[in-house]
Amino acid sequence: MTDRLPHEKGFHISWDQIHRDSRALAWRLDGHGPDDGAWRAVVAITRGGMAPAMIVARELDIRTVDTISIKSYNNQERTEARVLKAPDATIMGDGTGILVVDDLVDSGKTLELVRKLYPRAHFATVYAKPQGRPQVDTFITEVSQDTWIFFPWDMALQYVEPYRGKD
Ligand SMILES: O=P(O)(O)OC[C@H]1O[C@H](OP(=O)(O)OP(=O)(O)O)[C@H](O)[C@@H]1O
Ligand code: HPA
Ligand SMILES: [Mg+2]
Repeated sequence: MTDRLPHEKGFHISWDQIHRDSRALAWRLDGHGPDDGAWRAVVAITRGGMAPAMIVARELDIRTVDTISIKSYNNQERTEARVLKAPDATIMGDGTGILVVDDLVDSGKTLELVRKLYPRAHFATVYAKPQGRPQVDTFITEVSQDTWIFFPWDMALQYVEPYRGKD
């Protein structure tokens, strides 16, 4: 399987790690909304943005949460990004005071598409690769472009052979 990976490096994130990093993202965003510093709503980019968005909404006590469904990848292969489901138009407006959350920005194509729809929203991701950085307003950890990030929802605990194996 690993010989099929298009990237040299893998960055494996545990549930604990994404919880900590998403909390750090929330704390960084706290009080930085427009006007009084408050955010009107959190919008998760599905599916990867849903867990971080839930944690951000919980930390910042934001009860209005919606989703925008975008599909950009088939496994590790990038395809044309398209909107499968839009969020509530009355919540969104032009995006002012809306916190759009995703797990990561890679090429930036997903955020570019959402930005076109809601130019005044604030775009936050937990992880960022250099190519996508211009599309994200706030993020926590940067990884190199040739790193593939593995999220806990895509992994399972597995037995591994001891370093000193049978032969
Ligand atoms: O910056 P980009 O190159 O556009 O890539 C980043 C996007 O790709 C992944 O989503 P994906 O489309 O794989 O869907 P998923 O969240 O449902 O897994 C990831 O969760 C981001 O949303
Ligand atoms: O590095 C990545 N990991 C998981 N999903 C992704 N979608 C785009 N890039 C990535
Ligand atoms: Mg996604």
